[in-house]
Amino acid sequence: MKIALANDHAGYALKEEVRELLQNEGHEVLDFGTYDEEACDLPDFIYPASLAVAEGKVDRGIFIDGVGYGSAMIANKIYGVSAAVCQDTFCAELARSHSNTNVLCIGGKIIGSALALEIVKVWMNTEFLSDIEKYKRRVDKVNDIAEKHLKKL
Ligand SMILES: O=C(CO)[C@H](O)[C@H](O)COP(=O)(O)O
Repeated sequence: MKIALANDHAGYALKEEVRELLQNEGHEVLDFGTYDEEACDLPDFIYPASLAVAEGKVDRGIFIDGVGYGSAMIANKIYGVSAAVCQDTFCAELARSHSNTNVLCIGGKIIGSALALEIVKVWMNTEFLSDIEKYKRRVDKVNDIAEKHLKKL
């Protein structure tokens, strides 16, 4: 898959590890920055990466900041993006299998890199259970809300 990575200063170190994992597993990475640990403003990097997901320039996004929720707040404002913050592998599995998210947000300051990389692996390798009616129905309802309230690109 083609994956957009984006991060702020607090997520930079973990982003580098996630990039290595993804590339080792054969994925193509598009890195939207930031590219070091100098303090920056998260929206400057998460917004363009979210647009790349929404416009189909990448298959999915993985966004990393200090705790994860700032990235998810930004990403979920964009039509076509569905982002979850995950702090464990169970959450990562359901974020794909039940909720069909296309963006994973993780906090580089709250989980160790070994767990973070497990979360990435599970999220990358779990399919949406679209043939289970209740999950499809719920995701359709979320998408209906986006249709009503988010601006289409
Ligand atoms: O976790 C975050 C947002 O969800 C940010 O990484 C965090 O707010 C950055 O804070 P600071 O500029 O004090 O390092």
